[in-house]
Amino acid sequence: MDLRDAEAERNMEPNHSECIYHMAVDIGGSLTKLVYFTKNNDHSDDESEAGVSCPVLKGRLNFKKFETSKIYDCLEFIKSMKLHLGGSQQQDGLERQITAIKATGGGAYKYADLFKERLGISLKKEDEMDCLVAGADFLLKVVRQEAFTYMDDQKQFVQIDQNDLHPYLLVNIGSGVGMYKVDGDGKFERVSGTSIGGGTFWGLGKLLTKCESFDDLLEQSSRGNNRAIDMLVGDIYGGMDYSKIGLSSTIIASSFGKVISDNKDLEDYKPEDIARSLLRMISNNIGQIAYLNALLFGLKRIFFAGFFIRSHPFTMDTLSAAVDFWSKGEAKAMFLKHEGFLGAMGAFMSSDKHGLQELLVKQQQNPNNMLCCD
Ligand SMILES: Nc1ncnc2c1ncn2[C@@H]1O[C@H](COP(=O)(O)OP(=O)(O)OP(=O)(O)O)[C@@H](O)[C@H]1O
Ligand SMILES: CC(C)(CO)[C@@H](O)C(=O)NCCC(=O)O
Repeated sequence: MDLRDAEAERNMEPNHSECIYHMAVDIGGSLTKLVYFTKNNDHSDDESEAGVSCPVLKGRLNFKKFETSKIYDCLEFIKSMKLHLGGSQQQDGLERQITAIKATGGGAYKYADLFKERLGISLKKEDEMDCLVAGADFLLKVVRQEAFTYMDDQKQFVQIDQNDLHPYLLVNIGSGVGMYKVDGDGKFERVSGTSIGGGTFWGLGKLLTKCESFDDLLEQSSRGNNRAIDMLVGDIYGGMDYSKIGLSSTIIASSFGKVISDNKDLEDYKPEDIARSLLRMISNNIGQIAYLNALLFGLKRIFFAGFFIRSHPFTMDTLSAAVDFWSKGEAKAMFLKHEGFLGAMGAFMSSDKHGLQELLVKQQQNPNNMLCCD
């Protein structure tokens, strides 16, 4: 963009007084996430995921996701809910075209023209890392039962002391994986990342199992047995443990390694077994990299987020077991209820017009004011 274009774009930016920031989007490589606020007397959206009631603001935060490849579904949803016309946010009850909303993720750049053409909305871009961390901090401090541990099929909520939240490692497992060392309010550093993430699971899973959707792939994985695909320590050691280095016979020695000696074609394997091995391979790998970063930076708490997790018991168990195994029980894996909505939440908060910062301050004065999910 040359300077004249930049100037023209600035001139097209809406006047701030016209903007009503009651919704924000995070448009990622795989999924588009929408956060929007509705007043208590609004027609409620039953399909919203883990909505949060805000008594102080007399309303509710709603969360919704769409596949980015079907971004038109998101635009249609905004239209059907009249979110681009302000919903019931207008004091006088009249509908008025919203001119700008906060947006983050790569799609805030990629789809800016589409939002403008279809909804008449400009996307005011916020950095995805800033939003992610701000969203995590906000949810962890303000929403009751946001954080939990998950091990051996046991979910346990973690009481977060807001004054003792930092430092922590935030591992966001989206299409790719980003790892952030969070030291304080707005103080963080991206310390690592890997391209072997949720997109890899979904992409390879699609190729190898002919699954119809992500949910189908996850469902298959919950029925599968990875022993049919993975080479275990016992397969190499004739059923015995390799006790000298603490490897029991049931530990995976080589993901997908059993396939080498099987002399079978793809069709000969059960799709659910492939899905299970794939999920285990990717979760183990992320758990291990996360632990190594926690070790490198002396962090005891690791929060896993991103929609790869999907509150899936086996995924959470695998991530927790990897952290537990590598740290010898020293570090803890934790998860967030609003796992994939951190970036969208942070974008929503980046405009302080809706009083959420104020709420946070109030909440800090009185822990009984924590927000509840419905
Ligand atoms: N319904 C779904 N459809 C597609 N993917 C899903 C679904 N539910 C969960 N996923 C998983 O979540 C991942 C996307 O997670 P998330 O929305 O947190 O990341 P993203 O913002 O799209 O990615 P990035 O930040 O890398 O651009 C997918 O790659 C897939 O593994
Ligand atoms: C490119 C982003 C930041 C887009 O959200 C994400 O997909 C990611 O962190 N990928 C991993 C890239 C890497 O660190 O190897």
